[in-house]
Amino acid sequence: MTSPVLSDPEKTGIDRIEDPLLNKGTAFTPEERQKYRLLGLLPPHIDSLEEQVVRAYDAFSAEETDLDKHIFLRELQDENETLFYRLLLEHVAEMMPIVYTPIVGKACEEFSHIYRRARGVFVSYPDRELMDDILSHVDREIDVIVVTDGERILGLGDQGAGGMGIPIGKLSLYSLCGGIHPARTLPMLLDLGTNNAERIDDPRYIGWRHERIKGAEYDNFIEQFVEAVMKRFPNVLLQWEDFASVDAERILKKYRDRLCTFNDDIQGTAAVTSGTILAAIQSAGGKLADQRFVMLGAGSAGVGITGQLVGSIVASGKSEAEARDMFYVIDRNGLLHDGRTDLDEVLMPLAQKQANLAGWDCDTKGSISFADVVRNAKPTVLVGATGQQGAFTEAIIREMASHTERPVIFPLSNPTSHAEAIPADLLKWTDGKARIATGSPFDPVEYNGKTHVISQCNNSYIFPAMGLGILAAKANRVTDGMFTAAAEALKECSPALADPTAPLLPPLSKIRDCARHIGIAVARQAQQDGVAQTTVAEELEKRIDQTMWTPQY
Ligand SMILES: O=C([O-])CC(=O)C(=O)O
Ligand SMILES: [Mg+2]
Repeated sequence: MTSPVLSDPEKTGIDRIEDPLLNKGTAFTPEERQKYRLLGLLPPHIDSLEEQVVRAYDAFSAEETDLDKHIFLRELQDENETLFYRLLLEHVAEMMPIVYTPIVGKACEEFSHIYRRARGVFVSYPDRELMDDILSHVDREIDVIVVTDGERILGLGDQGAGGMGIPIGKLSLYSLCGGIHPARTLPMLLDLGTNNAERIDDPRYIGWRHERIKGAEYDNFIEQFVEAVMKRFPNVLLQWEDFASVDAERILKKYRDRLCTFNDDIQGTAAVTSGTILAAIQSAGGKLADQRFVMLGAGSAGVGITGQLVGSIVASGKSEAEARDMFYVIDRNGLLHDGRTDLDEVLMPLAQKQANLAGWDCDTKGSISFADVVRNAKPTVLVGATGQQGAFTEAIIREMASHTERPVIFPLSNPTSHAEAIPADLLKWTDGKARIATGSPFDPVEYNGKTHVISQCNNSYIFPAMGLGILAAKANRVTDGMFTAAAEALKECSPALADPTAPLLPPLSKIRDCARHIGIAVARQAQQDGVAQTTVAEELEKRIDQTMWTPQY
């Protein structure tokens, strides 16, 4: 597509070189060097983009640690976005874990130490009355904002203003995987303080040194923020990322009918997980309606995944009550059931009926433990979204495998150090039978002479594609149906449907094709749900292709 870059097209001299959206570095042609007054400001040799990619890759490879590699890529992004994205595109499997999960987690923890240059917008609590001013400093039109308050960064908890690494990383994937032009994206950090003592006590901390603002003041701040965003960018897609789960749920409920918005940790995680589970079940010849699901963890991810799967089961013909009976959701106090008095309105619908538990043989008194649930419910699908390393123990996994031929096991917590189990152990404990997908990337595992490629069941398969579909359809709301369509379309991309021994998800090198396929399904659903401003179905594929940007000069 033609570039929608809104930076001044007539910028000249060093200003042009210093604008990462306009800079071509050594690839400026002789004519451009004349036209933009660049003569002498660049070395005489003129590179092609391909040559620049080779040089950048050499420099990337020379960096020793993954964090250094992350810093290198972030600096390149701030110098020359076209080159940055072209390099990522050519080395996607190697570089995605560096710009995104899991290394972006380290980058958030270290954000105040590795800070180099401004990117995105910070709104801090003391500046809350100045939000309109702050947003007026963005000199371009924006299609997608990713915003966090930094309170629950991946499985790493409160990182305060260092959480900015996440919106930056997520939006890089919008451009890399979904082809959204980088000039049209805006990372934002709402700085409401931090309760992370290590950050506050760090003399280098770049955020507001204050304990977190909560309660009505927090909600008022969010309201002011949403109003300011809607005023400055009325058609923007606003993605909420890595908020504490209670806030995430409340905010989503409050705003989803007011603007075009979704929460990635609830809805994106839910769609990618259910799409991958659907692929695992179908590739093993099973039926969705015959499964029993155990969800370990009842935070935003556990709640969202359960809701999404219930939706798919209902769509396949069961009643909602029948569908809910198939789920056993566990939080830190054990199985959620309707005899518990500590469940809020979000968790109560996920509670099992005590009547269904009659005859269960439990080791624990009072609460019903994870081990009790697995022994009695005999799950066919086990999902971990706890943030707790090692929560899937050998005994529990062996128990599960003794009841089911193809156990589907997804340790989703990230970064890598927080995974509920590592794939090599899961294959060992299930005698190679487990169908595994993880939240963070893992290397392939050799087991009994067979290589198992481990799919990364990560939101990155969904959110860039959602953005693409939403922009192409000019949707003004994000419906549940659009996520169900995304999950179904992701399933259709699974290599395992044609070959049951193949990985559950397409390789990262195919993620753009997959995003295109999902984007079309999402856009079509937006039209069906009456939230799209475009109505001609035949035009959608064309619009998707026009929306997808490819990094080239
Ligand atoms: O970023 C990821 O890899 C997935 C995600 O949204 C989270 O864990 O919060
Ligand atoms: Mg997240």
